Amino acid sequence: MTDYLHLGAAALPALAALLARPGTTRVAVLADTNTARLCYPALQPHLPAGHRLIEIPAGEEYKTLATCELVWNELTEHGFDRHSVLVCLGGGVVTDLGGFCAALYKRGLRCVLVPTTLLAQVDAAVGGKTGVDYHGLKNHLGVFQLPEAVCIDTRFLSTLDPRELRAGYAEVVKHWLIADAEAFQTGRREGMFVEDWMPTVAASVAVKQRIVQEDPTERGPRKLLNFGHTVGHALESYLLLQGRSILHGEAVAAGLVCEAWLSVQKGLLAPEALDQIETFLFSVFEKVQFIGLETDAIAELARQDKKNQGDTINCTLLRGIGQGVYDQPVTVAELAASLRYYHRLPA
Ligand SMILES: NC(=O)c1ccc[n+]([C@@H]2O[C@H](COP(=O)([O-])OP(=O)(O)OC[C@H]3O[C@@H](n4cnc5c(N)ncnc54)[C@H](O)[C@@H]3O)[C@@H](O)[C@H]2O)c1
Ligand SMILES: O=C(O)C(=O)C[C@@H](O)[C@H](O)[C@H](O)COP(=O)(O)O
Ligand SMILES: [Zn+2]
Repeated sequence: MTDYLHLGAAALPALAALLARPGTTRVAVLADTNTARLCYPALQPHLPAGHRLIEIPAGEEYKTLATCELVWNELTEHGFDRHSVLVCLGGGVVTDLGGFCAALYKRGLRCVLVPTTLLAQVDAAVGGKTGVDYHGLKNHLGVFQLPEAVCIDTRFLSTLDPRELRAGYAEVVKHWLIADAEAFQTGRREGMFVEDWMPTVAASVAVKQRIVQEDPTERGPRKLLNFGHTVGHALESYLLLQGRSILHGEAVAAGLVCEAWLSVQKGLLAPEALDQIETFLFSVFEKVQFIGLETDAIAELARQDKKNQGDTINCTLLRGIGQGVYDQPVTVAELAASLRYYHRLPA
C-alpha cells in the first residue's frame, strides 16, 4: 500500500512515468484558480502533450456537488474513459473533490494526487478519504478510494500563504498528539517555521499511513486521525454556513484545545499536558472568534459527526501526549462546555 506514495524530488518524475504507461487514453489536470496559476507551470514538463486543464474556483465553499458536476461535464464532453487519468493538483479541497469525482465517474477513473498545501501533503492526500460538503456539513458525501499514486513535492509550498501553512501545521500537531510525544516536544522547542519542510512532511505522512494501513475504512483506530475534528468540524460548518472566514486547519487547532480540555475533564489527561498543548497552539494560531451565545448551536452540529453511533457522539481524546484514544462518548452539553472553555481563554 505504501507503494502509491512518492515523496521528494523523485515525485514528479514518478508521475510522468505513470502517465506515459501504455494504454493511458487521456490525461486531465484538475486545479483551482490559484494552483492553475502558481503550481501548474512546474507540473507541465511532467505531463503528456494534449492533456486538458480543468479549472475550478478556489475555496472550501466550492467543495460541493455543483463543482463535481462541472468536472464530470468536462470529462464527459472530452471523451474520458476508465483508462484516462485525472491528476488533482491542489490543496485538500482539490484532492478530496477530485478523488471523489474520479471514484464516481464511470465507477472509477484513474486518479493521481499532487498535493500543493502543507495540509494536503501531510493529511488530505494520504489515506483515501474523498468527498464533498453537503448543505454546509463537512465531507457529508464521500467514499473511501485510494488514488493510484500520491506525488508529494514540498517545493510547491514556497508560494503558499503563511495563514495556509499554519492551517496545515494543525494536522501535523494532531499527528504528534495522537501518536508521537517526542516529536511534539521537539516541535514545541523549535517552533513552526523550518527551512526544509521535507522531514516534517515525511514524518507526518508516516504516522497517518501507519494508522490508515491498520484500518483503511475507519472501523476503529483510524478514528484517532479525527482527534480535534468532533468540535473542529462543528465549528467549521457553523462558521462556513454563516459565511464567516475559517480554514479547516484553524478549526482543527481550536478543536484540539477543546478536545484536550475534555480529555482532562474525563480524567484521561493531566492538566499540565493541556497547559503545554494550549501554550504551544496559541503560539502558532490566533483564537477562532465566536461569541459565548453561539456555543450550543455549534455543539449541536456534532450530532452529524461520522464517528457517531445512534445517539452516541463518539469523540477521540488523549490519555497522554502522543496517546490518542477513540470511541469516547461525549454529550452535546460537554462539547458546548469545551467551547465555552476555549472562548474564555485569553485572546
Ligand atoms: N481527505 C482527508 O483525509 C482530509 C484530511 C484533512 C483535510 N481534508 C480537507 O482538506 C480541505 C482543506 O485543505 P487545504 O487546507 O489544503 O485547503 P485548500 O485546498 O482550500 O487550499 C488552501 C488555499 O491555498 C491555495 N493553494 C493551494 N496550493 C497552493 C500553493 N502551492 N501556493 C499558493 N496557493 C496554494 C488554494 O487555492 C486555496 O486557496 C478541507 O476541505 C478538509 O476537509 C481532507
Ligand atoms: O484521514 C482521516 O481519517 C482523518 O480523519 C483526517 C482528517 O484530518 C480529515 O479532516 C478528514 O477529512 C476528516 O474526515 P471525516 O470523516 O471526519 O469527514
Ligand atoms: Zn482534518
